[in-house]
Amino acid sequence: MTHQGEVLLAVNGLKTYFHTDDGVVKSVDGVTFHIKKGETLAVVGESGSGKSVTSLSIMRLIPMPPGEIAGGEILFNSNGTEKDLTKVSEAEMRAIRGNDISMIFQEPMTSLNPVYTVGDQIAEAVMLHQGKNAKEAMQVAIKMLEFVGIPSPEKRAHEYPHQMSGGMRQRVMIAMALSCNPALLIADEPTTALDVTIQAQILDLMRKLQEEIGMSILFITHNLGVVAEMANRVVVMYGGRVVEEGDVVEIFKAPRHPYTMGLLNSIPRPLTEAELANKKSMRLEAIPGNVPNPLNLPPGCAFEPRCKFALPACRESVPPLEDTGDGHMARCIRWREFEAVQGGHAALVTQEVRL
Ligand SMILES: Nc1ncnc2c1ncn2[C@@H]1O[C@H](COP(=O)(O)OP(=O)(O)OP(=O)(O)O)[C@@H](O)[C@H]1O
Repeated sequence: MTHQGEVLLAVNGLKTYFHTDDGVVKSVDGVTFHIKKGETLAVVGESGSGKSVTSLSIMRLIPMPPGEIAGGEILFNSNGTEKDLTKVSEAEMRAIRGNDISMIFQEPMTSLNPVYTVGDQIAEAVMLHQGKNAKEAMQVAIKMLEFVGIPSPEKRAHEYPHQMSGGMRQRVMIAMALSCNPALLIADEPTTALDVTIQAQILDLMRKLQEEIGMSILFITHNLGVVAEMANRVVVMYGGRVVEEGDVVEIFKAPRHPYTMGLLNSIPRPLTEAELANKKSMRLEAIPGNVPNPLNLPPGCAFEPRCKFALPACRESVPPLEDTGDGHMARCIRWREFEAVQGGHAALVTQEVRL
């Protein structure tokens, strides 16, 4: 695969397992991807596909036990020095977490402390990681609140999280995450809990801040609409494995994995004039079935039980992740056939591929 631009983070063959009473849950099973400097990589997949466990593994926030990094490496390029985050000491990891890699979550209240004002919380992070005194840190906090578009930042800095709306709290969390100028921001479903107009504002803000700061973003989402808005490249996960990876435009135009095709077909789109004239309503094609039980993954392709293109061979062994050209990768033995039905995802998924 060609890497244009410098690689900031390379996850190679990562395996994160949980040892439970019922057996070993292979939440992340041999995941490989990389993020270049300044780019946004989206990791997409249904609930349970292993997205959050992947991001928590990068942050080394997996509870151990029951969790375990059972294999692979997470190479992070910190100011020219490559470090394997699965191996660095806890003290070094704490320093990386505050300074080089920040994370924002779906629910700001899980990261914000209800008993401190938002200004104090950002200032605290700045003091801890940048060695500034309380007064200087509060100035940085106010500047950051302004930076993320909070009106009257001097006044709002003295408010508590509960005095703010969900959208404002999400802005505060972004301000806190960016206050130390991270090289990588991990955003785990940061807008899912917000209503759509606020969601659009937050996505817009993140894009703008990224342009100004030049950081890389790892954007975790189950929403391909958000992927199209935000990302340069996308990794599609299913059952703890990468099933497709590539440039966003390329994957939207010509997906090579039936799971990606199903996800794409579940995005609502405006009706065409002809459809409106025929009073046709939009029909979204849901992917039948559910994500597999991670304790009991099928021996072959994990998507096979839900796949309308499945062949007997798909049940035999896990298909390899193959390069389909231009760094686009797919884990499907039939990817070559899907090339023939290129031309937009909606057309693709409503056509049966003929052998
Ligand atoms: N502490 C844990 N103990 C046991 N299993 C776990 C633990 N944490 C996660 N898992 C399992 O790992 C799998 C992947 O979970 P993960 O949270 O990464 O999925 P996800 O794709 O992020 O889903 P969501 O969108 O719902 O967050 C799931 O089957 C989950 O049950």
